[in-house]
Amino acid sequence: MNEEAKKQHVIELEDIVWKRDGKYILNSVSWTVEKGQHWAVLGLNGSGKTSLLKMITGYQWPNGGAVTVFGQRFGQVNIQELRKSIGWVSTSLDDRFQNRTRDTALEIILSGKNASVGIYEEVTEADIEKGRKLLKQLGIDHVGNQYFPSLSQGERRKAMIGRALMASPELLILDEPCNGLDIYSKEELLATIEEMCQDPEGPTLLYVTHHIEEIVPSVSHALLLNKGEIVGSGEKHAVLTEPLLEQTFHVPVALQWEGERPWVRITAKRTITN
Ligand SMILES: Nc1ncnc2c1ncn2[C@@H]1O[C@H](COP(=O)(O)OP(=O)(O)OP(=O)(O)O)[C@@H](O)[C@H]1O
Repeated sequence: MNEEAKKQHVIELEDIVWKRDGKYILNSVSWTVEKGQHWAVLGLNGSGKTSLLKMITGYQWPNGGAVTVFGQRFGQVNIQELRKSIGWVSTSLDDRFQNRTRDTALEIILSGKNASVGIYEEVTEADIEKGRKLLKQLGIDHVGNQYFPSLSQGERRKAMIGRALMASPELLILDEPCNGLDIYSKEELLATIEEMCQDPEGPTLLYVTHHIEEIVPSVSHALLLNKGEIVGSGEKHAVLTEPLLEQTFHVPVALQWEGERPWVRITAKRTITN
């Protein structure tokens, strides 16, 4: 593959191995994410999803293999700089912001400007305009002036996504964003995510979830992990199949597509061992 083609890759993992205490946490993981694709990452608890995300963001180094993000190979790149182009939204981060009792939703979003957890320094008129646009885009402009801890879980989650988008990331990782949301708030958030994915200027999305029905139509690809190994990787219709989902989740499932969204139900109380 020539260098120009490689640059089109948002992520390229080549034969990643990560071992801890004699146990493979990631084993022979090769994965390519290209510009224009949006991915769902699925796997049971402990299957290696977070470990994989840590490799991509440089918080963890593999024992073997190569990590290349935005065409830049780790080991030859300033990771701190590169991280500014990656937004990572997870519920554990929400909690870290719970004590920001004097920051409004808008201020929390603005604090994402420099893609750091620290407090923002300079905020320009253009930043405020962008922050307000994000509030609107995320459907939370009515709570823009409300203090962050007083927001509902759904509003908080959207504000945190807004915060990540404030830095205009090239890659956005949403780690179980619908956790703890009721059915209405969940669908509302998914609609916002779908809209974001349709924006050609928007970031490449990695959507980590345990719930297959959260995979919105614009998510084009899926990665299935089982015990640190890839069970399936590629276009979602080829990967989200009953046999591969059974290998991933160790339960027999029936899969149905409805309006480009996959739904699964468990078909029997039988555990599939793998
Ligand atoms: N630093 C570490 N040292 C030892 N073991 C680790 C370390 N980090 C992760 N693990 C182990 O690696 C496995 C994969 O963990 P990981 O957090 O990547 O899973 P996950 O798919 O994100 O799970 P969940 O869905 O529960 O968040 C687990 O068994 C975990 O205990």
